[in-house]
Amino acid sequence: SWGYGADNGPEKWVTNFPIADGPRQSPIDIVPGEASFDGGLKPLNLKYDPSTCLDILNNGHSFQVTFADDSDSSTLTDGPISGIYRLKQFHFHWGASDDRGSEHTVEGTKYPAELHLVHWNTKYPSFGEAAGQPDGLAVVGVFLKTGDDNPSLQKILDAFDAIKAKGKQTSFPGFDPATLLPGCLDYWTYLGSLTTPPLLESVTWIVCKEPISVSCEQMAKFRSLLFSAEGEAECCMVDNYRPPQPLKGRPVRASFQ
Ligand SMILES: O=C(Nc1cc(S(=O)(=O)[N+](=O)[O-])cc([N+](=O)[O-])c1O)Nc1c(F)c(F)c(F)c(F)c1F
Ligand SMILES: [Zn+2]
Repeated sequence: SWGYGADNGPEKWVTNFPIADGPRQSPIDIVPGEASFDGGLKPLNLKYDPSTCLDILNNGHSFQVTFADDSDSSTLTDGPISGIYRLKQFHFHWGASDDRGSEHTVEGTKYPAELHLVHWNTKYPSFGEAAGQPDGLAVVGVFLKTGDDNPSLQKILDAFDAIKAKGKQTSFPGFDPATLLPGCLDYWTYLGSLTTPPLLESVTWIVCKEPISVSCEQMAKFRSLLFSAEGEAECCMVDNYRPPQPLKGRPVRASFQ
């Protein structure tokens, strides 16, 4: 199935997922000078309840931390969206070295990693339903920049020994994803898609301007995970990012001047 290798990577996805060449694909290269400030954009309102944090899973293309989404305990409201979106999971994309790894880029600048907090619109009955709707999902993207050690990230990395191989999962209670957010929540926003198959064009992207820090040693820990399952030839989980896609005339708005 799909992956990030030469034979099954982003250049090949269009074969099984023709929407890969669609009109609102993600990620994109963000050019701040071409983004238009929109004074009507509200500040992001992220309210997360750590008690909704359930487990951490190696899903074979990243690792994800999954949340109970049967109530409005962990939500995204305001910002560019209307209504209430519930947090479903967060995951990361990263590179084999610090010079690449993010999916969105800023005037061509690649960061070593990018965090995605995936939320779904509660006007639909479930995540799966929402994922098929043009206003179904809202993903908050946060860049990671090498620098100081990140204590909040370290809690996640300390769980990695239990999820090294594809399909491994372990309980991960009480984590507060708000501790992964930058101090300033200025953002760019545009209409796009999932960046992994099924590449559904259902995402309102909200990309924070300010990165969070990660140390080089912590980046090395990301690269200790495996794409492969136990018993298979070991394949390091690195470069699990899709490159920027054509903007095709879409507006990119900024919440800041
Ligand atoms: O749940 C999904 N989560 C997800 C999204 C992205 S993403 O990079 O595309 N993203 O949106 O941030 C990356 C990862 N990841 O772990 O790397 C993910 O696990 N994707 C997804 C799916 F798998 C389906 F089979 C499906 F039917 C559907 F509607 C979906 F939306
Ligand atoms: Zn993602």
